[in-house]
Amino acid sequence: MAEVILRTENLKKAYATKSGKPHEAVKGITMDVKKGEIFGFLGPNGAGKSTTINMLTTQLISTSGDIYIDGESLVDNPAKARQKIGVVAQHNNLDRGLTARENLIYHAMYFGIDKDVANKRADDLLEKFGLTDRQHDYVKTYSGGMAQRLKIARAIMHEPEIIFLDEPTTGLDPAYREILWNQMLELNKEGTTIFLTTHYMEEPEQLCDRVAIVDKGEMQAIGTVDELKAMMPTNNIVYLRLKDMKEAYTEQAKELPGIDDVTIQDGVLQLYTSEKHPDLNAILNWVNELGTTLEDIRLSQVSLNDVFIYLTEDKKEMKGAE
Ligand SMILES: Nc1ncnc2c1ncn2[C@@H]1O[C@H](COP(=O)(O)OP(=O)(O)OP(=O)(O)O)[C@@H](O)[C@H]1O
Repeated sequence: MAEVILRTENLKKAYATKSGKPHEAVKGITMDVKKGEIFGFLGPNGAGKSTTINMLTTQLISTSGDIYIDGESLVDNPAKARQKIGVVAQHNNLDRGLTARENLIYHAMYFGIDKDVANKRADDLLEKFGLTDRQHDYVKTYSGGMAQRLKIARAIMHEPEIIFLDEPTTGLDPAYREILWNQMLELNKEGTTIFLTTHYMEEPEQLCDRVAIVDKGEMQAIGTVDELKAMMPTNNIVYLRLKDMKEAYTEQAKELPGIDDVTIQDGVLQLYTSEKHPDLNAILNWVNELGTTLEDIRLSQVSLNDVFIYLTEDKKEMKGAE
């Protein structure tokens, strides 16, 4: 069995509120992350991702439950846990009044790393992240992309076992997202476990060994992308964009041959079907009878994004329709 680098046991966080009734942001999350995995932690806005990642990285104290890093309780010994984890926060928390090199060296000093070793690592990381030429410039002169690279370099200066990335590619252009991902994959190949949150579903679909989907502070599902897809009632979805979309079309479309369920997402009708080759003619005939205009029709296999919608936003609607 693969070794576990991170374990949470019934992890909870309740924030104090003005009304006096605590707000339960995380309601008992239990999960294991294996050594060497790329693990995606996904959920809609307000699901409790940041609250969880802040507890996992010792930035926030949990209300109850425990976290184990490499078998040792983080709650009992946060300083020891910090040696094994690297953190890339969502916001730019670099020291803007220092140069890139100084940011790296001061980080290493905090972790008690020998000066010569720190200088050597800084040389290597600045080179690897394409920052050698600008290493003596103040971070306040850096572009967003350069700052993001430096944040990752800093997070791995003390050679952590696991690195936490909170939406690392948000706001980056697609070309730069790819570069960043290549760097993370290389890190992973060298043995570093990667734990990330992201809003882009195609990233975990392509790159994560396993993903967890959380909603309203609770774990909804955890597994490989294929395992999560297997939780869907069907394998294929026909997407229909009609002019003058009406709620009533949902019920009507459920009567079409081979259609198991129907939802509307962002004005697009989604017809769930287990058939590999659904009867598109029947669908087109039905649209004709409606007397409306077909603006777009597309058939595709269930994606991680569909699973995400099924397990979060649309769950009740689809369950109710069963
Ligand atoms: N400091 C706080 N005090 C009170 N409530 C908070 C605090 N921080 C977060 N919350 C609440 O806890 C819940 C979870 O928030 P959290 O930021 O963890 O979600 P998230 O999944 O990271 O969302 P997003 O994707 O929008 O960043 C939300 O309802 C939020 O309003």
